[in-house]
Amino acid sequence: MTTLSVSPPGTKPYDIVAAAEALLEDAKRLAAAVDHGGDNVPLRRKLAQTARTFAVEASHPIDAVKDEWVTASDIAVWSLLVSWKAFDLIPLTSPGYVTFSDLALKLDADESLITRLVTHLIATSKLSAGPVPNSVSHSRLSPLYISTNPVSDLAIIAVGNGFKPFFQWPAYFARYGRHEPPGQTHTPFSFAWGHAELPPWEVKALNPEYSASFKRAMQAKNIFGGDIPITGKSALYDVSWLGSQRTTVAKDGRGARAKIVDVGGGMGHLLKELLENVEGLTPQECVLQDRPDVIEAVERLNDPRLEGVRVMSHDFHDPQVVRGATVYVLRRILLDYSDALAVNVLKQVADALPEDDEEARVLIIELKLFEGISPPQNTHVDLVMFNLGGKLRNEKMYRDLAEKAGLRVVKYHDRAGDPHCVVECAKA
Ligand SMILES: C[S@@+](CC[C@H](N)C(=O)[O-])C[C@H]1O[C@@H](n2cnc3c(N)ncnc32)[C@H](O)[C@@H]1O
Repeated sequence: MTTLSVSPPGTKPYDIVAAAEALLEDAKRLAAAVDHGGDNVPLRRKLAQTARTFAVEASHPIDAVKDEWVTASDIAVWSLLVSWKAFDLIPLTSPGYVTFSDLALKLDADESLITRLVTHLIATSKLSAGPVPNSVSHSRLSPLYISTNPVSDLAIIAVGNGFKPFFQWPAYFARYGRHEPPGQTHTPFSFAWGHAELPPWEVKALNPEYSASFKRAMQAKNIFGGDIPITGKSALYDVSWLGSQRTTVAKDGRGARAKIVDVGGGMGHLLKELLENVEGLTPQECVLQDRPDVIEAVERLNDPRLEGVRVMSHDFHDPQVVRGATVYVLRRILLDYSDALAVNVLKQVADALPEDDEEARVLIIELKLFEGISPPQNTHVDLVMFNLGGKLRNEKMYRDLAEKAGLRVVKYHDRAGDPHCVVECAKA
C-alpha cells in the first residue's frame, strides 16, 4: 500500500493506489452506461465523492486548503451573476456564445469588470470559453443558473440563508456570545440581513424578491428532493392504516372527527398524496392548517384534489384548535426551531391527542441528523438551519424533545442512507 501522508494515530492510512483503481473501475462502468445511451446517477455520485476525497488526499496540504479560497470567489461570482440574470444572456442555441463586450453592454457594466468575473468562472469550469476570442458559452453546469431554472432559486437561497450569515458569524458571536440562538429572533440570518430583532420569515417578507425566490426554491426542493412519502413501499412510515379506521362524529357534533391534521401543511401536498392513495379516507376527515397567507393561497388555488378538506389558519405555537384527531403530522416543521420552541409546538399537538384512542399518534417527519461521521451535505444543512434558529436532530434529540412535550416515542423510523426520519409518538 502506498500512503502519501502520515495518518493520525488510530486511523487507517489512505491507500491512494487502491482509491485510483476504484476510481478507474467506476469511471469505466459509468462510461459504459453512457455509451449504451443510459446513465447511472448513484454511480456518478459515488464516483464524484471518491474523486473529491482523492483530490484532497493527493493534494499537498497547503494546496487543499488554498483550493477552498477559490471556491469562495467562485460562489461570490456566480451568485452576483445570478442576481444580475447574466446567465440568461448567454445563448443556449445558435450562435451559442456572447462576447464579453456584448454581455457588458447588456448588463450596463464595465467590459473590464465582466471580463474578470466571467474569466474566473471559465477557469473554474462553471462557464466555457466561447468559440471566438473574448467570448463565453454555457458549460454543462451553467444552464442551471438561468433564472427560469428552479435550481437558480435554490442557489440564491443557498447564498442568502447560508453564506451571507456564515460570513457574519464572528460579528454575531461577538454580539450574542457563543450560543445557539434560543428563539426566533436574533438569529444569524436576521442579523446578517440587518434586522436582528425580527424572525427570519419577517426579514424575508421585507425582501420580496428573495421571498419569491424562497417560495420557488421550496417548490423546486419538492420536485428535486421528492416529497417525503407517507404511503406505499418507499415510505419510512405508512399512514395508510388511517383508511380502515372507523369514521366517528366530532365531539361538537359537527361532521366527521378529524382523522388527520397536517399542521403547517403548506399547499396540502401531503393530504393530496393521502387522499389519492388511502382507500377509505375522506376529505372531510382531513384538516390542513398553515399561516393565514398560505391558507389564502390554498383557497385561491382551489385545487379539486383538496375539495372537502377542512382548510384553516392556525399558528402551531398556539393551542391546537382541532382536538382529538387520530393523527397530527408535523412534516418539515421542527427543523426550523430551537429546542424550546420545538417542544412548545409539540406540546400543542400532544395536548390535543384524544385520551381514549391508543392508536392516536403525533408524527414528526423530518430530515435527520446522521449519527457518527455524517455526509458533509447533512452537516451543511444543519449549519444553514442554525442560521435560521433551527437544527437537524438525531434519534436521541427527538426523544428528548418528545419527552419534554409529554409524548412517548413509539418508534423512531429510519433506514441506512435515507436522509429522513419519522418519529412516531403517542401520548406519554
Ligand atoms: C418547510 S414548510 C413544510 C410544509 C409541509 N409540512 C410539507 O412538508 O410540505 C413549513 C410550513 O410551515 C408553515 N408555518 C410557518 N410558521 C407557521 C406557524 N407559526 N403556524 C403554522 N404554520 C406555519 C409555513 O407556512 C410552511 O408551509
